[in-house]
Amino acid sequence: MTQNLLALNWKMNKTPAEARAWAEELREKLTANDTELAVMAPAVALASLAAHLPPGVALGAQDVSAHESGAYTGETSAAMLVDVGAKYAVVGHSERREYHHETDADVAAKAKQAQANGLIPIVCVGEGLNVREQGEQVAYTLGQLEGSLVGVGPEVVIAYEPVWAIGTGKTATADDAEELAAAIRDALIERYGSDADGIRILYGGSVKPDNIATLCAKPNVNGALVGGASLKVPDVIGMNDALK
Ligand SMILES: O=C(CO)COP(=O)(O)O
Repeated sequence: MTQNLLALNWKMNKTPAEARAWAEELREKLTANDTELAVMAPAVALASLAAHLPPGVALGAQDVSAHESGAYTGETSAAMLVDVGAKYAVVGHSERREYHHETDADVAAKAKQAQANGLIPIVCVGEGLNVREQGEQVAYTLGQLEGSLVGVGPEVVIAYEPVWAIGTGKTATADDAEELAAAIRDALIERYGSDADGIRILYGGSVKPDNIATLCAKPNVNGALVGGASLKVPDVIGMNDALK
């Protein structure tokens, strides 16, 4: 069976000092289980987390440059993230697509660069409210997926995050999440053949301790990408325990 991944996306929250306090509280309270836990932290907090996270908890970044190195002011390279201990990098989050105008081609370039340096990209896709209201969510999301995986190998995680469910308290039903996760799985099988079986597909959008188990019980949902509920350790423990 595929191991669930509980990926915590802090977004632009927590200073390095706050990250350290969170990691120390997690270390006190976490009981490890079969779920893989990973923290997607602001780049400046990664070193502090690497030193203080409980053993076995993975680190990730929220973005990565599409370039190897050089004159790209403000960007962080995949090699830098690996050096500080990151295993994952989120790419193509809807907030990057919206506020930084990232295209599917940009997302694919970042995912390729991550893989070239041994980082596992978590590629985010998902439709907005208009698309959902028109019933076009499958075609739209698969189109985004295809464009975001050009040249990208199977060492990847996919996060289905319907934009209308992010930070709104509106969670997709487990059946909605499974509809898209199953469609994504079929597209991955077409692209990667049997290598697609082990690719984890996460659901994201208002995931909390009281809804995570139902969402992740679906056959093609292999974990969650969590924003708001990732900031407080008791919520993280609640979600991790719910996946036991
Ligand atoms: O965007 C998300 C995770 O990447 C979801 O955020 P929320 O869990 O706050 O809805």
